[in-house]
Amino acid sequence: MPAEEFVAGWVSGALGLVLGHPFDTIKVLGFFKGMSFPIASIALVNSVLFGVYSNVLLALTTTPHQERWTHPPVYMDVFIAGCLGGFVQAYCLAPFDLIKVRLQNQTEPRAQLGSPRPRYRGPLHCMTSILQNEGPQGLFRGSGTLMLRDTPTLGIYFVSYEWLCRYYTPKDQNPNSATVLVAGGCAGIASWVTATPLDVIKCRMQMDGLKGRVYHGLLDCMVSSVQQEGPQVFFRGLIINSARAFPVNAVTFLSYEYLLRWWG
Ligand SMILES: C[N+](C)(C)CCCC[C@H](N)C(=O)O
Repeated sequence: MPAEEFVAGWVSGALGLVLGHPFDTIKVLGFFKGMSFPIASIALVNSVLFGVYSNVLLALTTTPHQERWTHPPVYMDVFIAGCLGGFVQAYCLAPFDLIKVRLQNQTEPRAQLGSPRPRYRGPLHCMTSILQNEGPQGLFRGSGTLMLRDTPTLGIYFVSYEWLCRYYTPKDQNPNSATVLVAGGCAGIASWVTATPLDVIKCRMQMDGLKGRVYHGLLDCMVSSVQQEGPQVFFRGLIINSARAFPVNAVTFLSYEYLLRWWG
């Protein structure tokens, strides 16, 4: 099984993430709050995504990575490989994403005299508190919604990337850097636009119980969110997600493609 894709996914995920983190935290201020934790975790998750995607595509088409642009796979195979990659990465991402969401929603000012101490002191403390108070399954709270969010939308991600690269590249050539950057950025936006409705619900499920409200599953969370805030609730964060998605995924795809070309 080719391992380069996993390593390239790892490095490119980390590079993309550094660029995207300020956008990710802008909602709660403190630009680089919690930076060290996602850098390690998302790099791992990205390597699973790109590793599973490339290897499934290889199994479906038997075209090695080096010949990908001269013998392009059909879009259906790209979509299936993307969905499978998204499915597997969702479960690797789940505990890390939960910790990130819990920490980013913790907006109390740090250690002011007389103010209550924040619930979590950092990622490790957040993880051990969840384990103690909610059990090991607590770390996977919201993982079903995360899987529903990521399976189809990562299929869309890879199909958009492939389609844009092919559209702007003459036949039998490798796409150039500008094409990879634009196609990667747009693929990120396409994926985030379609993922945003379930992203809103996923965050609420992950915060469930901590701030009072208790939902009876995904459907209940959707229905009561719409009842209380109207259908526009599903578009919360759409602009910021898209603004973040472009640079993050442009850099992710560029470094991924170049690392693989470099390794030959
Ligand atoms: C499927 N969903 C839209 C959620 C993510 C797709 C892009 C993945 C990338 N690591 C990023 O963070 O932008």
